[in-house]
Amino acid sequence: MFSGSSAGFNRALEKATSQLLLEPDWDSTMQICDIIRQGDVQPKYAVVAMKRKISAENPHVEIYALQVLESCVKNCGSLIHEEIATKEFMEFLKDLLKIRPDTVKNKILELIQVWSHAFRNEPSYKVVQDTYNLMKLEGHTFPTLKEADAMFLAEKAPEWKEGDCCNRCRTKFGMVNRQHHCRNCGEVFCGKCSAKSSIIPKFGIEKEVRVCDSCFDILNKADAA
Ligand SMILES: O=P(O)(O)O[C@@H]1[C@H](O)[C@H](OP(=O)(O)O)[C@@H](O)[C@H](O)[C@H]1O
Repeated sequence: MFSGSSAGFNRALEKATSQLLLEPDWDSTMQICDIIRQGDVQPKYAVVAMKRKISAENPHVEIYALQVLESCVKNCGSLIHEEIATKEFMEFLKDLLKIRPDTVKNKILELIQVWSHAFRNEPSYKVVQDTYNLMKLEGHTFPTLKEADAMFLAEKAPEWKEGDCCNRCRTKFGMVNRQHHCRNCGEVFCGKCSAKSSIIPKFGIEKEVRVCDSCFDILNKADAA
């Protein structure tokens, strides 16, 4: 059931973590987030594949893989949170800290710190905060929280809602009238009511993604004024 889409996921992950990249491949990164959110690939499968890249023994590949994981945590909600907020995953990252170069170490410390703050009110993800506190006691020095991450701590991408008709014009979905999701509000829309796209800086989405008409107006009201 996931075979076709896991091929798409694997292709996008290869592109987003290529050692030839000179900067993040946001298109492939956002494609990975979409594939996960649409349920086209199991979150567990996705995280195992990202773990392989994070421990690829090539610092460039590892940094890009950590950035892909960072985007998935920001944009795929509990699907991914449940996979990384575990003792096993935290131990995986801590073990990497011991053997990886500073660039990779600093990215890992940055992520554990951001996630610890982001999950501060989520009891089921307490292991992240416990790991962060333990590492501070062990003497790890964490980087200062980046502005963008501080924004992320306030705003998390909404879970995608389900529905049998467009949230805006109420037309029913079917073989012809396909459903789509707005990446800003997470609601479900027909193609006509979600034909526009926009970046969503508060979710760390730096490339244009599908949004509904009303979210487009909200996100771009400064330009519209
Ligand atoms: O076209 P379909 O086979 O119905 O698949 C839909 C597309 O993948 C939509 O992606 P999009 O929002 O990027 O269009 C997604 O939002 C829907 O949940 C899926 O049902």
